[in-house]
Parts: sequence; structure tokens; C-alpha cells
Amino acid sequence: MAFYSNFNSLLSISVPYSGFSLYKESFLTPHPTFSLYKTPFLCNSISTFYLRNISVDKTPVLCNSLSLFNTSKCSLKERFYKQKPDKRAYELNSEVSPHRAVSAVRLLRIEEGGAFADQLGWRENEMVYVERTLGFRVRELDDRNIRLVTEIVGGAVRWRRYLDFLIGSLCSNAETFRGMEPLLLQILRIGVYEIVKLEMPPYAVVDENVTLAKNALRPGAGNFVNAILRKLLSQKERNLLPVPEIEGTERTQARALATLYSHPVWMVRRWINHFGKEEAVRLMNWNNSEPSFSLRANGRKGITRTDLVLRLETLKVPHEPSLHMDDFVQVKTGMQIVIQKGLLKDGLCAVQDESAGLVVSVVDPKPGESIVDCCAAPGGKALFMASYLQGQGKVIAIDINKGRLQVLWEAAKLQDVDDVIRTVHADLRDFAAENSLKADKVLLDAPCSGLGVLSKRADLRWNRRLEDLEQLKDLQDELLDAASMLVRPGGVLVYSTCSIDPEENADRVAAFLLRHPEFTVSPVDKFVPNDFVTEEGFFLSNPVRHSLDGSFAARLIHSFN
Ligand SMILES: C[S@@+](CC[C@H](N)C(=O)[O-])C[C@H]1O[C@@H](n2cnc3c(N)ncnc32)[C@H](O)[C@@H]1O
Repeated sequence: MAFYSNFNSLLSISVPYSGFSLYKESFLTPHPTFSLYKTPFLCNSISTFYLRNISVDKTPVLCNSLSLFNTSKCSLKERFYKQKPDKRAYELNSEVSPHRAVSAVRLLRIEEGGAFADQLGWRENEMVYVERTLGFRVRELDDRNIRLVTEIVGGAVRWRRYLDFLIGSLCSNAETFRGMEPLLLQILRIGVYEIVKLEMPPYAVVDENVTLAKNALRPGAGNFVNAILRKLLSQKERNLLPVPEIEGTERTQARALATLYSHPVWMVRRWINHFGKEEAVRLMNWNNSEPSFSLRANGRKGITRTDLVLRLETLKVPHEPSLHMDDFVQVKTGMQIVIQKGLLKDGLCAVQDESAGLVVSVVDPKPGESIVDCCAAPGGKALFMASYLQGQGKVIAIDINKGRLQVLWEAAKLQDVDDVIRTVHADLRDFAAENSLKADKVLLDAPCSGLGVLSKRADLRWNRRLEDLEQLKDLQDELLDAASMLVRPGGVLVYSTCSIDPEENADRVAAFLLRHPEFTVSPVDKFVPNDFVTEEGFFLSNPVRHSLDGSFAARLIHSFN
């Protein structure tokens, strides 16, 4: 049995305080369109929290999962009520440091699945969440504040496991840490990250985070933050910060490394297994470093790399030309300025990692060709391929996700390549079964673990599970089979991922070739620099070796008969 919830409906749930996370997860897993609306409030050890439905469609809410909460200890308002427009004008609180307040709320939303850690810049509606969560207004953020939010949020997400290890070691017992309310934990993570990793002036960090906790929660929360951060400072000043011991069995060593370098244990074990301990540590260091971004000059709009460099110089954005791709420029800092000055909005350039550009080099698109991009959205590679066609030929961009496909289409218009792009909203497997289309070139940029892009996608490491990899492998095989049906005799099939995991890459290609003897490997050495070519003739960019995102591509040729 189900009842229905509308957009913006709120559901309130009261549970024993210590079980907050468990109850919340039990509800959110089967109901992904809900997210935590407000920090839970605590009264007599009962925590009441609100979940908001963010789906625009009516969402069925299953009574089975509701009954999860119907134990003797907890109560649930099994009634939705429409959220009233919030007409309250929140009062300005000028005591609270605005970038810390915004960072804490953004961190909270990332953990609840309502925001992404790789968000650059500022979204107009973000202050609404901040005010609702904190119950007051904070001062306007200037450019420096916005940069700090990006840095603190990215860092606190990357270092989450290590920060929690330190915070846990400073709590009087494990229960105190486990039962901590979410906003309080985020404030502590910010404080610990600022002291330990950013080495910011420590007493200011303590004062500012205590003020935030007092105002956003209650005076007792401020005292708690004060106690934890002061203990941490004292340990740091005496060089006594706890360090996980890397000793014992392979498993315990992997656990300690996972804490020290802040990654999930299963990932560390897998990388030690595939690449060895030293390479795994180098990879984790890369993932924890501040990401740099690359811009691709849009030749279709007549913009050369020299033009782009001139614009970046005028804007005083530090940059370096790419060593591997003629149209690309690396930008270490200052992406905020690039966004604000409209370079992306005007379609003059696009944010694209060189590793993604090199995958397009492996496809080698030429004017007049028909190209199918099987998993095309949000469109980085499809748009770059389209720019090579110079108005002749076509790129058929297929994707199962309508919203992301719309993003691709809007970008195609901005970048002036919409004349050669056609979008198709479909499951590739159905499309291949129902269409007799045969293209010159087919790119399958498959859904993957994304383990090659963890420096840019800071929260991804915490969202991936080992089981996901197994499921992805099956999907990748199915999509490869489907993509192969769209290649003409003598045509090219490129399989790519943004993963460095051999099981998603070379192993998938080997399994495909066993099922499809009509395809053979065409080595990629004619298309990318030798340094990126593996022994089997595949393309592989390695974050540690090339200082780029990790990605993989295999070029396969269909026989003529
Ligand atoms: C790695 S992303 C593609 C990135 C894209 N090529 C780019 O350069 O921006 C994988 C895409 O596969 C799409 N996808 C997943 N399963 C699919 C399916 N069965 N059929 C078509 N697209 C699918 C996802 O929606 C996602 O947009």
C-alpha cells in the first residue's frame, strides 16, 4: 500500500536520538526523491527530523518502509502537509562567519545527497537552504568567501574519514561520536580541517566555529566544539596527533592507509591488489589534491588557443597550455572568474579534462562522417567531436537520461555545433535492437565507477560501493554488445571509461572480443602520444603519471564481412 506525496511536501519523523542516521537511511534508500529538510531538533532524547520531497511528480510512499518507524520507541506523522511558503524574513546574524555557515550547510546537503562536492561557484537558491537550516541570515559572500567555501567543502569531503578519525579520538566515547547531530559534525569537520590541513590561525578557527555552533544549534553545542578543537590544538602543538598504525595483516594495513589517506577500505585494498602499495598511496595523494581544470578553446566559434590565452591573461587567470592537446589550456585557480566573465556561457570555451579530449583523438572524427555517441550526456565528448565535423556529417547523441541530454543540447546551441548534432532519448540497448543504423564511428563512453576522476569528484569515493562495480561490469558488457550493432563493416568502435580499474577497461574489451570475433584491436599510437599507449595498444591516462584524470579507451575495427 502506498500514499502519495507532492513536490515540497514535508514529512516529519521522530525517532530515538541515537538511531537518527539509521532511521533516516531506512527511509531515504527506498525514497530517493526525499532529502533532509532541516537539521533534526532534539527533545528528551527524541530527535525529530523533516524530509522534503523534491520530486515534481507525485511520489508514492510505501507503507512498508513507513512501518519501519512504527516501533514502540518512535513516532511518525503519517500525514503529509503542504509546506507553506516561508514568508519569514530571517534576521541577519553578523557574528557568524558567512563562508563557514555556508560550507556547513553545503556539507550537510552533500551528505544527504542534495548537492555535489564538485560544485564550482555559487547557486542563487543556495542561501535559501542556508537560512532555513540555520534559522538566520548571514552576511553576503564576496569572491574570497566563495573561493573559501569551494576549498573547505572539497577538502572536508575528501578528508572525511581522516577528520572523523581525529574527531572520534577526541570524543569521550564512541557513542558520543556516533550519535552526534549532523550539523554539529559538519562544523567540527570544518574546524579540524582548517586546523590540521589548511593550517589556518588556530584560535580564530576555534572562535569562529564555536560561534557558528552556538548560533546555529545551541550554547551547549558551542561548548562541545570548543572542547574538541582545543584538545586537538593542544595535541597538534605537542606533535601528538593520533596516527593510524600501518601494521599487521593486509586487511588491517589497508584499513590504516584508508584512514590516513581518507578513502574507503575496499578501494584501498583493490588498488594495492592491482597497482601495489606505493602506487596506491600516490593515487590517493592525487585524489586528495586540489583539482585543476582544463578549458578547450571552441574552434567552431573561431576561438583558437591563442585567443583563449589572451582572454585569460586579460582576466589575470593563471594558466598553462596543455602539453598533450593543441586546443586545451590548464587552469589551476580562477575558474570562478572564467565562469563570472561568461566565457563558458558565451560558448567560447568548454570545461573539459585533457584525458577526455584524448579519448576524442582516439575516435578521430572527420568532416562528413556519421558518428554515434552511445552514452553522450552531458556531452563533453559529443560536442568536441561535433566541432571536428566543421558542419559536415552528424553526431547522433543517445542517452537514457533526458535531463542530461537537454544540458547537452543547450550546450550544443551555445557552442554553435547544433547543426551537426541530433539527440536521441533512449536506452541504447533498445535503440540498437530497434534501428538498422550503421555509422562510420561509434563511441561508447560507458557508465563506470569514475575511479579515475576522484580528485574532481570529491564525494564520489564515499558514494561508490564494491557491489556497484560488479553491476557496472554487466551493464558495460550489455552496452558494448548494443554499441557494436551500430558500427558499419570496416567502421570503428571506441570503448571508453573514466576509470583506471582494469576490470572495467581491458578486461571488458577482452571479454567483448571473445564474444565478437568480427572486431579486432586497432592500436591507438597514431592518435595519442606514446606515453599514453598501453602494451595492448589501448589509451590509458594515469593520474599519478600524467597529472590528468584517469581514463581509458580501446579502438576496435569491424571487419568488412
Ligand atoms: C560517463 S557518462 C557519459 C559522459 C559523456 N560521454 C560526456 O563526455 O559528457 C555515462 C552516460 O551513460 C548514460 N547511460 C547509462 N545507461 C545507459 C543506457 N542504457 N543507454 C543510454 N545511456 C545510458 C548515463 O545517463 C550517462 O549520461
